[in-house]
Amino acid sequence: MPDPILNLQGVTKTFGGLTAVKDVSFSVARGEIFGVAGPNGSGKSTLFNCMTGIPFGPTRGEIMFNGKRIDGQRPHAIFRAGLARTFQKDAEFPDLTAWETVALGGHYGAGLRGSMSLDAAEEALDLVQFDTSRRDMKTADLSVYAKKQLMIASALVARPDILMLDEPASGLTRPEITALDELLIKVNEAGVTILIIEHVLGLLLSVSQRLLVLNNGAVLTEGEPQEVIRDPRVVEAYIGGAAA
Ligand SMILES: Nc1ncnc2c1ncn2[C@@H]1O[C@H](COP(=O)(O)OP(=O)(O)OP(=O)(O)O)[C@@H](O)[C@H]1O
Repeated sequence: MPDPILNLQGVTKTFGGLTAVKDVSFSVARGEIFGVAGPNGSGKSTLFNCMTGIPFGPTRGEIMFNGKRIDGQRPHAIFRAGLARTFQKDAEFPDLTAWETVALGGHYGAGLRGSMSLDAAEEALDLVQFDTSRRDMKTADLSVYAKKQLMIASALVARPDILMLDEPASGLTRPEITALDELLIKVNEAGVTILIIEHVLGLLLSVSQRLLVLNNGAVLTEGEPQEVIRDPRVVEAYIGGAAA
């Protein structure tokens, strides 16, 4: 792949005697939506952790982002370089308004000061189509879907080149998943490369242009999503995982 935005070579993460991510290598093209699948415990979140440095980098391997090596860099440096992520659990500040939550991310996370942080917050909330009449509501009073929008906006406030989403559809209803699908396409069309971990296969297959499947920490296969998902080894990994 010429000029990938992200390139991983031999990324490995061990916890004592457990190898959670094993010698993982892949590239992500600028502007694509790249899906990451795999059964529970296959290493997906650990892989995201290694890339963002939150809370740790890889034990071994090399991660190149925008042509620069980022493994071993501090999480805030990686974030400010343009690689932002969301987490499985919504990190909300219940007493802050939606607007304040995103502006705070701009101030502390992205290092934006004064009106720059406010402008970036507005831009991020607009990009996730966050209802303008709810921007002054306290985070605790927002719907599950609005909290998801807020989580994505808080990552987008740094105007990242790559947005990494860890199971964004969890807890959403079917119509909300459809709305999220449309939202991700809009964010991508605005020029943001997306990496997405998702157990809701309908969403993952709908948005991803390529799909990587992990099993027991290693890459099982990678390619065109509809082909990958029919691969007997992928079916077996999921059935084996479900049976375990
Ligand atoms: N901080 C940690 N310390 C020890 N083991 C860990 C740590 N984080 C993850 N693991 C282990 O690494 C393996 C991979 O976990 P990980 O959470 O990355 O899987 P996953 O594919 O994201 O799973 P899920 O789909 O359930 O979120 C698991 O065996 C897990 O218990």
